[in-house]
Amino acid sequence: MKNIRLLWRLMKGNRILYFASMISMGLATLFAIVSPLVIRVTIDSIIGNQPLEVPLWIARWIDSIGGKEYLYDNLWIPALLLVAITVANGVFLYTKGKWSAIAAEDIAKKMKEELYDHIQHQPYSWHGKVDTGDLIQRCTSDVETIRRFLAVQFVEISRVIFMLVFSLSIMLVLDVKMTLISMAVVPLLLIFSWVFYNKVRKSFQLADESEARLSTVLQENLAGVRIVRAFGRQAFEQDKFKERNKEFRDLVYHLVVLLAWYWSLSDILSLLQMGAVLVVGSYLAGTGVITLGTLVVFTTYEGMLLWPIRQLGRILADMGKTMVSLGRVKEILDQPREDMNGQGLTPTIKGKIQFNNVSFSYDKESPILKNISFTIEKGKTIAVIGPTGSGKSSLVHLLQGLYDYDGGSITIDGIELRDMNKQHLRKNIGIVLQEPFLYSKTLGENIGLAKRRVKPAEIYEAANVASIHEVIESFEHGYDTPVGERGVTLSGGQKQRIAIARTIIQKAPILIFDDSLSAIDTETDAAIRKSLREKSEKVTTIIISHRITTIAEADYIMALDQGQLVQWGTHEELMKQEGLYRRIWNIQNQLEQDLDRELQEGRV
Ligand SMILES: Nc1ncnc2c1ncn2[C@@H]1O[C@H](COP(=O)(O)OP(=O)(O)OP(=O)(O)O)[C@@H](O)[C@H]1O
Repeated sequence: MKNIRLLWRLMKGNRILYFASMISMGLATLFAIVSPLVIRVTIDSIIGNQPLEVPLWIARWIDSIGGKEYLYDNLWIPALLLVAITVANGVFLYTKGKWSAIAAEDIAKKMKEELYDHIQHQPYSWHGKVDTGDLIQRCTSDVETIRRFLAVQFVEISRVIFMLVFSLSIMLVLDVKMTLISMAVVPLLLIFSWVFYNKVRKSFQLADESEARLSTVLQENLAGVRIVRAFGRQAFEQDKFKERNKEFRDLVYHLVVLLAWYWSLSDILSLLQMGAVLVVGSYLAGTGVITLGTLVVFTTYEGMLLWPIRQLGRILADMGKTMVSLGRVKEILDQPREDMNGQGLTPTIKGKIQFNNVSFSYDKESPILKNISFTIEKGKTIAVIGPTGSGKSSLVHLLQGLYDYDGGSITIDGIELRDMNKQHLRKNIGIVLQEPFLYSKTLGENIGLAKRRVKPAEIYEAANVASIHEVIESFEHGYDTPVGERGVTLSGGQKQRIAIARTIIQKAPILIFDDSLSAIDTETDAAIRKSLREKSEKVTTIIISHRITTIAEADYIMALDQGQLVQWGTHEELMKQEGLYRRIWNIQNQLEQDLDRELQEGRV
């Protein structure tokens, strides 16, 4: 029922078109129903000698042109009438198809837009949980299933209803006994299709879920192709794909078998029904109980009726599939949105950050950050150091408002983070990730991404600060060089520098480098930080890094270990203390000295 409500809502703006389409369907059915009646009158009353059984206005018209005899001499008139009726039927079938298709396309478009918009506004934590393959399937195949249903089958249901109402009322007037015989299997066919519909719904859902699993395997494999190659996992991945593919094939096969059973059994039922009408009808016509024309009407109606009733099974099956798809779409639309544009403060951010006794866990069970407290004054640079898994990135996630903290308080310029508008917050925090994502656009477009109406000069300046300008200029098409499949393949360090340039353009008062200088050599790293300091003195900067030379230059250093802040101070202060920082410094220094010695001795 909730799915139907969703469908009704989605149909908004197209309901009139659908209504018009149904009226067309009704008119087309009416014309289809009328043509056997014209044949009946022609056989029984014009060629035969039965009295004319037509509405008064038609009888008057026939009289005015010269009566039955005139029509007998001019049989082309009823023939032309039949052609005209068929043309009218065709015209209305056309408008029905056209209007329902336009409406369905529009609904599908709106649905995709709504889904896309909703996905864009989901919290980061939701994206971490969902399966990308499944999500893509919901936005493509499920929407397509709904579109197909709306374009074709939705209006077909009205055809069955119109057909039943029109033909039944005429048949009952013509002969009650024959009507009962003609309708004998109809309830059976309806029950049969209903049972089938329920059975098939589950199978369709299983097949859909299996298809989603298949696309996930494919998607993961393509996204992680380097890992697959590097670890020689091709055979394993192939087996996994084969297994999922087989599972999908088996489920579809099961569906096909079910469908084949349905169609053959309903074929048998329908043919038995047609046979019964022919046998009984011929006997009754032979004994003069019904006229030849009436027999023609019954056999034609039977053919017309059984087809849509059997189609009803198909429509119901598709309706089952559509309901499943609607449910899957609804699951996404029902997810509460992250309130990006809603309430929340939008202060001018200067950049003083305070953590006060902050604790956080992803699952509300195992704590990832424990009682973290520190203050970063506006414009200062702090470096975060700590073993892998110590919670460095999680700290940044909290600052960006991607997750909510469990306890304590985080403030920026004294304002609680929770009370701030998330979109505003993220606009004011520029972040560069370790593995930045570059779009399939040109290098220039990738850099200018974060700002509307960005000037080329700004792009060049940002690229200069990020020490990537010369590299870009060395490409044949410079800033117009596309990235990706048909463009350049950049090194990890070059990608990081493009991402740094992209973040600089944002001119945010807070900058975060989440291990994003890792693939850049020490000298370029130092050059970038130097120009950053010159360009953006007042920017509060947080640098997560494993490189001790980068960290040492920060105003303050924070050492995290197992979610706890274990050290805080300047390089000089921390070097005087026994602890994590000095240990890491010593190890990295020792390594560098060894390397220098080996270089001097010419061993490297
Ligand atoms: N989305 C998530 N859901 C659940 N747990 C997570 C999630 N992200 C990280 N974790 C867990 O939180 C802990 C801290 O991870 P985090 O990424 O913050 O560490 P890190 O110090 O940045 O590590 P690294 O230096 O390796 O990047 C880890 O134990 C990790 O397994």
